[in-house]
Amino acid sequence: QSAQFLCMKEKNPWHRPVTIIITVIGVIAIVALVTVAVLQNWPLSQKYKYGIVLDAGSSHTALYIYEWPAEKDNNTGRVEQTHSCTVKGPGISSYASAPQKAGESLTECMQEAVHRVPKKRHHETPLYLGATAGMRLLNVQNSSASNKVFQAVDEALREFPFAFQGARILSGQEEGAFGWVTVNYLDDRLRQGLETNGALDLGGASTQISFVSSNYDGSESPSNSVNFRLYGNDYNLYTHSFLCYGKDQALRMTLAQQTRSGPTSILDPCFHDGYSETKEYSKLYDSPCVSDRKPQEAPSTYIHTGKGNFHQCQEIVKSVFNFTHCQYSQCSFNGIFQPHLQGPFGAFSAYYFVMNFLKLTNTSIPLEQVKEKLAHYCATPWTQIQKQYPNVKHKYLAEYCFSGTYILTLLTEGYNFTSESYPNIKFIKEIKGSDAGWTLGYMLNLTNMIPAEAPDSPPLPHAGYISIVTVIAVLLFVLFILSMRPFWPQCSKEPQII
Ligand SMILES: O=c1[nH]cnc2c1ncn2[C@@H]1O[C@H](COP(=O)(O)OP(=O)(O)O)[C@@H](O)[C@H]1O
Ligand SMILES: [Ca+2]
Repeated sequence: QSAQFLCMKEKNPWHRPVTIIITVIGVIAIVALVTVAVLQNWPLSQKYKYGIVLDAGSSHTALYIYEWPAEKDNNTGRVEQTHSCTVKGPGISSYASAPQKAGESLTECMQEAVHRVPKKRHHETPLYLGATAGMRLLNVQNSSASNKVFQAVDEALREFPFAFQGARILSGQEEGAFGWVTVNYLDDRLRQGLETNGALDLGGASTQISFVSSNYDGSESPSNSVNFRLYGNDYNLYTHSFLCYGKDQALRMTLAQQTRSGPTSILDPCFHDGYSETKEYSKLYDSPCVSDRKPQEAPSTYIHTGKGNFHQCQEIVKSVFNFTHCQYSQCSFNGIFQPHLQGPFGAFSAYYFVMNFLKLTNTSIPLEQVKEKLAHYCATPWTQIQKQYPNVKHKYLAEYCFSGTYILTLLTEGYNFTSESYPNIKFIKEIKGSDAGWTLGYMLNLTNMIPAEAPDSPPLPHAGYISIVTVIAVLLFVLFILSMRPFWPQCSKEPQII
């Protein structure tokens, strides 16, 4: 005789056709529910849109390609820089005497853009060119030449398959304000309504300062005020662009200062000891920033020699700022109103290039120590500097002592940063992979990509929505299994003797 489980002899209720059909339908329903939940938004977010901005600066032109998820362009979608290209040669304002070449210079980077942007998106991809202080100066100096440059650039850009939206000069106000928008957009400060960062942009021909100050409502010096309503928050921005105070034009001004009497040589404390180069008067004074100071009588050239002295250099740099008159409650320089500095600042473009080269981007180093380090660098003989940096472009290398001195002087004497507020500055090149600069803010504005009001967002984020649907589906399944309990096999614990 053998012991057996009686129930093993009964027919398994799971094998009843009704149960099988109900189970299969239940499982299919659950799988379908979860699949629909997952796929609801997914396929759309995989597609991207593109925008291209050309930054026609005074020293060079750069092309930026931006990308964002196709169905989110009006609210929360993040716009990111996916590619940048530096145009070979000088800025477009340097082609005043051969405008055609300004257009031609852009083709290489434009062809790169044609390959980078998916072909089916070409026709809907907006393309902008914004020119800054180099073209502002050319426009002052010779407006017909600047028009010809724009015409040539226009014609060249129309040849490409993108939706060309035109080439124009940005006002200094726009340049400053869009730089501020870029920095705060990339830091995700606007959408979240967080306190904003100020923006400091140093170019070759102009420099911009933009920040929100709680004691500035735009009533004092309204020309420095820009109002934005972004994601439901109002911003009253102070911004100013100083034409001629980019580092290349500022250098010209210090050289003009030193060649007032038309000498055959100058001993410049902003250049290294041992540096010596013959330069032309006509080239030095060929800019509206200095043209009115050209000496009456001067030889055609002067010998530019260095003596590497930071403190003397700083004195010369200070002399290009005018602190004598201010018709407002307070001024930065040249009689320009500036409210009290407030909040953290991001300093980019040439601020970053120069301070990064000098290894001075760490602003937690006390300002006094930064000055000492720079003084030591300036005092290093030119032969030693050249040996130490054989691969650095000659023009940049020769000018870093001046550029560093100019930056510290502009920040402290010009904008009134102190040893206490200096650590509020961060020298940055990019934020989360996108370059800091006016281009992104410019495109976001022209494509209406930052809404004035906070977008209505679904109550749950996508991931939360999927999780909840999945949990409910699993619960339903468990409930279903439990509800089948009457049909479960009933076994008696005790083996029965048959
Ligand atoms: O690697 C570098 N080292 C030093 N300076 C640089 C470097 N790259 C760019 N720059 C400088 O940054 C500045 C960029 O100015 P930009 O061409 O944007 O003029 P803009 O904004 O006044 O129109 C120029 O003075 C240029 O020489
Ligand atoms: Ca610039």
